[in-house]
Amino acid sequence: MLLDKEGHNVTDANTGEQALAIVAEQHVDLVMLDMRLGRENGLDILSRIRARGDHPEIVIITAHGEVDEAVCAMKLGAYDYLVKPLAPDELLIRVGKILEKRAQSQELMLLREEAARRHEPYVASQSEAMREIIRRVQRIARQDMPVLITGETGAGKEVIARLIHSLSTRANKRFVAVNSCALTENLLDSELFGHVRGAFTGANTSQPGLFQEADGGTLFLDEIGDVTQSLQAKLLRALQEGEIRPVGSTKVAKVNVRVIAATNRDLWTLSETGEYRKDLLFRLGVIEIKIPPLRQRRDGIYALTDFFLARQNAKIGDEKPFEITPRARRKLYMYDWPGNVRELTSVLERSFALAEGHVIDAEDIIINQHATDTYEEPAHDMSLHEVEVAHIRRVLSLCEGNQVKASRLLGISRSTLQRKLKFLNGFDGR
Ligand SMILES: Nc1ncnc2c1ncn2[C@@H]1O[C@H](COP(=O)(O)OP(=O)(O)OP(=O)(O)O)[C@@H](O)[C@H]1O
Repeated sequence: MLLDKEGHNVTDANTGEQALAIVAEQHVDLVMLDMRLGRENGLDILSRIRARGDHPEIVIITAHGEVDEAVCAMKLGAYDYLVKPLAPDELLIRVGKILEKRAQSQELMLLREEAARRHEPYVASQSEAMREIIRRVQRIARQDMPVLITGETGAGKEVIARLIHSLSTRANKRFVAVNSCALTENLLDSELFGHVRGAFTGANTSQPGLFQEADGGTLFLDEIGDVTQSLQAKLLRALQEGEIRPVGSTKVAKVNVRVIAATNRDLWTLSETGEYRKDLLFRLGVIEIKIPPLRQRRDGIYALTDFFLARQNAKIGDEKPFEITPRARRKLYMYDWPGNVRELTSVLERSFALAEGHVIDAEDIIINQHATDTYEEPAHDMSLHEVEVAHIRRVLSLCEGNQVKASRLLGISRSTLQRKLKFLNGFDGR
């Protein structure tokens, strides 16, 4: 009644199911969620509301002495909590603040729609660190200068580079991405700057490079820390003079390209030891954006989980949507994610693929923590049979011994897996 009197449009729900139906049908900015809803658990309702792509903010209403539960709810993505009995003034002030903040985030929503319109990835930004990065991106996107994005592998450097491009004045021109360490020096040289006919064996025709392809637009150079000194010199020239020289050519060509470079190495330290050209670094790093690893912005783990969950649910259409239990979320939250967002996506994708129902619980979250360090290089060339044995063992241990999951991952039926296991146990006595 109080909120109604203040001019808010209030709808009430007596059960969690009712609340979910309202959130599904109407535009809701804020849910005030009581932790005790008859037999239903407020935390479950919270997770289910948060699983929606465009979910409302959630404030938990909790009884005195249940603050622990409220804190848990905050970890699951609730915005705030209020302890009963509610003081009218406090309620109004807090609700006012939340709605104000939500209005500000409309700006971010616009950004997201903008990205969708251009078929760019939406950047899930609910961690404070990511929000700050997006605010910076908004400020610098239209300044036509190079940008250096640093951060660990999988942290989202390319996502940010694409966002900068889509908000820049070059948005309707091309965004060309190149991974510098995937190519040898010579190939990278001709890939970037092009080559003329006869420049090297096999160069039967002249070929423009990626700088020319990106003319008018943005060139994203990933792993820029790994390029050789001679390429560094060429890059410097391209940045400084807007000029490139195709391999084998005596002439230079003008290009108008904004370079966004990314690295997971500390180029400033490398430049101290002379491994990296300082002048190039000064050019590239006028605007530097540092993306912290996921473990240093843990609040983002929930936001990204919700984002990928909503994306998965959108993909499956009318089927029963996936849910992720609070236990599973805690497991995701506790892990350190050395492979950052990329690792989180693949762990979630694996869980969606292997879960037996539509509810993902902690056991369905298989984190491949030891995969790399338990892999042993075989001492000899293995026979096909030995490869199969080793692979089945690996997948089984990845699935913590669960044969149903392992058989799905292996793409065979459970009975085939069991038959193979029988044979395999006989084969080496284990
Ligand atoms: N904020 C985010 N919102 C949505 N998806 C993200 C976000 N950050 C990263 N991703 C996803 O995580 C994966 C890795 O991101 P990206 O390729 O941008 O990382 P990177 O830092 O460029 O990695 P590398 O250094 O290995 O090239 C991609 O699938 C990307 O879509």
